[in-house]
Amino acid sequence: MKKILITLLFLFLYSVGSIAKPLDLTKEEKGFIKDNPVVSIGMMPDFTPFSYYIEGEPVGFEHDLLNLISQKTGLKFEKHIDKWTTIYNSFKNKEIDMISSISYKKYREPFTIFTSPYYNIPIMIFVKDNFGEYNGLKSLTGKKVGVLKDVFYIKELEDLGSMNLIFYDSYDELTKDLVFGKIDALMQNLPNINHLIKKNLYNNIKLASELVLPNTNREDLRFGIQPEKSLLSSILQKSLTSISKREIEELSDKWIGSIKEYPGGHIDLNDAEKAYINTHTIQYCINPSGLPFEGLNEDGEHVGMSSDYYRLFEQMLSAKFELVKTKNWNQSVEFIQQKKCDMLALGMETPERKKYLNFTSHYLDVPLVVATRVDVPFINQILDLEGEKIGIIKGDAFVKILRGKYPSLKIVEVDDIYDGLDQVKNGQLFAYIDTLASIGYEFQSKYFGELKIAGKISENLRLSIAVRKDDVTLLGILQKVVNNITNERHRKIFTKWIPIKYEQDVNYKIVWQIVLAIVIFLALMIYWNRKITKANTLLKQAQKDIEEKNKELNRLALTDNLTTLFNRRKLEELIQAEIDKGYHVDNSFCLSILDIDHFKEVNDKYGHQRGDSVLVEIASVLKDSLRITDYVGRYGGEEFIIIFPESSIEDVKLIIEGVRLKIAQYDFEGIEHKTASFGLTAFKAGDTIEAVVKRADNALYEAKESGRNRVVVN
Ligand SMILES: Nc1nc2c(ncn2[C@@H]2O[C@H](COP(=O)(O)OP(=O)(O)OP(=O)(O)O)[C@@H](O)[C@H]2O)c(=O)[nH]1
Repeated sequence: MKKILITLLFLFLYSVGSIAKPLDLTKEEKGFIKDNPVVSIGMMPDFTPFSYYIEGEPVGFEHDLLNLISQKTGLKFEKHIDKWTTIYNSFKNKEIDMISSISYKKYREPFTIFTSPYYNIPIMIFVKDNFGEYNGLKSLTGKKVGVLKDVFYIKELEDLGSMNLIFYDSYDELTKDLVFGKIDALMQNLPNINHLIKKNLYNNIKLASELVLPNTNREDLRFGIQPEKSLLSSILQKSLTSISKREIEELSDKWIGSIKEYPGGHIDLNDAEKAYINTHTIQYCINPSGLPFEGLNEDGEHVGMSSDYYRLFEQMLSAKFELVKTKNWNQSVEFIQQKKCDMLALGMETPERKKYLNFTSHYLDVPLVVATRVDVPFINQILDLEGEKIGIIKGDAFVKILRGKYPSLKIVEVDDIYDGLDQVKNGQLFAYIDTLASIGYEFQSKYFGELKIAGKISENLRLSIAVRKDDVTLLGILQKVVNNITNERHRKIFTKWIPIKYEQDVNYKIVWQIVLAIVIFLALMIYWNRKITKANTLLKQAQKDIEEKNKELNRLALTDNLTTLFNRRKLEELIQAEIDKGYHVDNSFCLSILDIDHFKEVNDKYGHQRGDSVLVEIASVLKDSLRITDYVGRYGGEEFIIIFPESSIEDVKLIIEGVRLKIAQYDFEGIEHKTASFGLTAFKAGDTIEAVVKRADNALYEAKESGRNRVVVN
């Protein structure tokens, strides 16, 4: 419980400390905001990370701070972004209401009201990572220490008199010289060096300590306000005071960050190599239009993956590299042949090039893809392109490789990637082959919806550092570099230049295409499945109907319409089946034919229809009087046949006698009693249908002849 209370108390005190204090403005101050909602402010364009540009947008700690103030007060800031001297003069000439990033100086008081500082920039001492232990300023005694010219703490440093101060014009040069070991330490403000380290991926310098001098304070950053605008200055001061510690910490975390120690990544060079590095500026050529691998930006500066690799080489070797500009890749290849440059950071090893270049082992392995118009089917293998015009950059190692390997391909050399892709777009070329990264990079801004990546070819582009053949020392140095570039470092450079946007644009496009294809495929499958299932159900139903119809047909084919007894055809089948059983004499089947006596009279007296109904009634008497195993059918007209399977003639005779009596006693409504005559016979070995029926018929004839209404056995 005690613990919980202490924790709650701690949280309470912490939150009190970090909660923003309310902004308590006077009536006059509120009136000022109402009358002057827009305030003009001078800010710097390159004061990283406080006020600078990212992709044309002004950003930084101070911009976010002004946003906070706007939220609290409702003031809007009209930003005049220009270099320090310009905004400082504008402020002094009262052309703008206020200025940011101003440090307190007594001489500025007549024309400035200062707010309290919103940031105090610490000055830091950085050393090379192999400096050894740093124990305060005495560790710098006799060492070369780089500082910016005219920096405000110079006097105090000079007064110490212990270190060898080297003066620089720019932060960039100062930092580079420490990285390359020209000086032992440097002093710089923290955010600035942090930015440079991050930008240049320097990894062989480390933070030693903050510079603390008795008479030098940290550089204070404040807002300066025109003295006539005292209400504005009090509003700003109140706003700054109301900003919580936590809000300021968040801003610092976002823009200034925490300094980290950068681990070294050094290479052991032998004396000859060290001498080479110290005496040479290494001249290099690039492909000026090969982004994201390498290229020149609008200002003609080297950018792309290889620019980061060169920076890394500089860092790892403490060597200086210098770009020799060329118009295109072809010219770069010519230049290195003419010894106008010493190396290419990204070159593919080919037998042709090996005549005048040495190559380190390869350190980049990138897939090659085929770009086509969107209406072209996907390409599974390079031979799908047979007979079609395919563009590849002139002088590219792949021109020779593909020509040698696939002579049937029509390879057309194009000037550069833009030429290649434009020709595909215009239909002059069927396809263009280049790396996935290069094509993807161009697809970000151009050709969207017009071109697509139609497939990958099995060959990969393997890139090494290519060095002039006569420069063996440089090759040895650079092979050591390649051996020492960590995967992490490769990954960092790769992910920096293969932008996420590209991943999204290209991969998502492909992913969406695949997803769409799958969805369409599944939809079609479902549609067809449903259709097939439906068709199957219908088919089954139809089959069932047919079966029933067939059964019905069968039944109809085998039964007599009027009496629903078996018909003659069925009777003959049944007789044959009995014959086929192969009865022995003592266990045979019997057959009887019966004929209604004087049936003609019924028709004549009562009509044919009544005759029919008499036939139906006699049929039902027959059915009712016989055993379940016996068969009865209408043989024709008023004649019926009864089959008695596995029966003796004696038994059957008794049954027939019973049937005869039943018929004779049957009351036909409206007409006199009727009788029937029966001929009966038993199966004899060798009997055919005709034979057995004939014998029964003869017996029937006898029955008729001998007076009717009787049973005669034959
Ligand atoms: N109503 C009706 N009469 C039928 C049918 N088939 C045959 N007949 C009649 O049955 C009669 C058979 O007559 P006959 O063979 O001369 O002999 P009968 O009158 O039965 O006299 P018997 O000599 O005793 O056979 C004929 O008049 C036929 O028209 C039938 O399906 N319906």
